[in-house]
Amino acid sequence: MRASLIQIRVDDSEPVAERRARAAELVAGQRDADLVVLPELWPVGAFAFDSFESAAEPLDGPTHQAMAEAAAAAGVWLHAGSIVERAPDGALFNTSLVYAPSGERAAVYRKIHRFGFDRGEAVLMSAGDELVTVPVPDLPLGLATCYDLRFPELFRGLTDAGALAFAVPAGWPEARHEHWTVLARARAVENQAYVLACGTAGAHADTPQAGRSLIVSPAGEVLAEAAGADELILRAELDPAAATTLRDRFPALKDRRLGLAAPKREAAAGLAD
Ligand SMILES: NC(=O)CCC(=O)C(=O)O
Repeated sequence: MRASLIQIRVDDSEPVAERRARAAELVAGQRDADLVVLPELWPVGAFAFDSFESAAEPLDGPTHQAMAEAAAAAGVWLHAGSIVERAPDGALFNTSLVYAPSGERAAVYRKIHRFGFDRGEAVLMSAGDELVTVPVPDLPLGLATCYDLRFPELFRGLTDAGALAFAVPAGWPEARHEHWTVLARARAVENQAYVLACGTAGAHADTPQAGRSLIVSPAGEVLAEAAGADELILRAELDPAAATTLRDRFPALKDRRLGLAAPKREAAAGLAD
């Protein structure tokens, strides 16, 4: 299975409609791939908080239309990154859209962990609360978005739901690029699953992006990695049997100890003294 990650450039000077058309063209050009991934919030920019309201669109809005057509034109599974979704009640979500090769929408994932603490996405967007996997043939795909990468329990939940690979679109800033790379590899190693981590190129809203998209094998090997934040397409060949073979040969997931008791109160108090 051939995967392509499109590390598209997002900058404030390019109108959203032009970037949407450019993204659709880049996807449509990936006819030799099986699975294509775009980054988080590429229509507007993950840090362009002031534009979230104006860029918000319904699930069936212009990005959906363009991406459904592009997936069908290329005949690929398409993780179209995420959009600022305006729900019918007016709430905003950071929503990922996934398409089957027919162009039919196969999944919607609303980012569960919002980034920003007391500002930005964390206050402007609502949080999703549903784990989502996509039945990509031979390689069930678990969905997560950017900051979600810091929450291993989400990925373990997706693993328990059958994921053999994770798609992680992101708008991860350059300032914390080392975390991005380490966390992507950690999620692959601990879950024995592929990680397809697609970052954003360029800089927007005064936030230089890390780029550095990477594709990690279930054994933690980096199969392909972008050197920086230039716009590019990163490709790798995935073996759909790799995760299950590794899980059979090195069955660490079976050694989990769930439901351990909390430390006794006296022991915890003793430690604090
Ligand atoms: N868009 C994001 O979720 C950014 C996450 C981030 O900057 C971090 O986790 O660090």
